[in-house]
Amino acid sequence: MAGKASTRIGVLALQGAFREHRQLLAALGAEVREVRLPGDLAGLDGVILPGGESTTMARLLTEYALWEPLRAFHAAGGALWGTCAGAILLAHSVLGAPPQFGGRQDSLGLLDVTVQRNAFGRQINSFTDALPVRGLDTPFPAVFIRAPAFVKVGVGCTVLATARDQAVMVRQDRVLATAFHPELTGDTRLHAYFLEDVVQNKVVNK
Ligand SMILES: NC(=O)CC[C@H](N)C(=O)O
Repeated sequence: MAGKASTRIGVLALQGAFREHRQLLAALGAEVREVRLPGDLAGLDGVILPGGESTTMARLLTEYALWEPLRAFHAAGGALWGTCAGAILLAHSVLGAPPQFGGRQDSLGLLDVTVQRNAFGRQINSFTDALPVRGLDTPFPAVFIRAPAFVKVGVGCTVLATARDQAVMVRQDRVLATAFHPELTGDTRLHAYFLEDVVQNKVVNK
């Protein structure tokens, strides 16, 4: 397939589960680069913001001066995919920020959702679900680790999966967000979806 082998994807590598994303993207033939500095974004078609700890990642985005370059990357047509903590970073508003942050935390504001951190309760911090995802023939093995949920979804967003009555996968044009970790099971279907549909900005079938 033309384009696929030459698709250049960056994985934000400040903290969290970025190596697993690298491996799956490379297995699909994408050219992968770790992103730590604004200059690392040059020439990329898409960027993945991995899971980890969103408060720590937000602090590092400030330290490495990456907030505005990431917004500019999106404005210039770049695709973004946030997984778990990365999805929190993409949201317009974040609920459940720690009290020492005054209950609020910074986000990129590129996805018209309100995200609730740790939405699935303390007692069930982690679980795996055979998750039906729109567009996939069989359920996706989704790993939820202290996962957020998209509790308000704007009209421009399409919900692609729900778990326990909560939206857990949402797309708005070139921005994709999953509350779970799609990089931990070796299933490449969502990475393929990012490369083939989101990066190419193919329309979501309503
Ligand atoms: N697995 C994860 O990325 C967890 C996200 C974490 N609970 C946060 O709010 O940042």
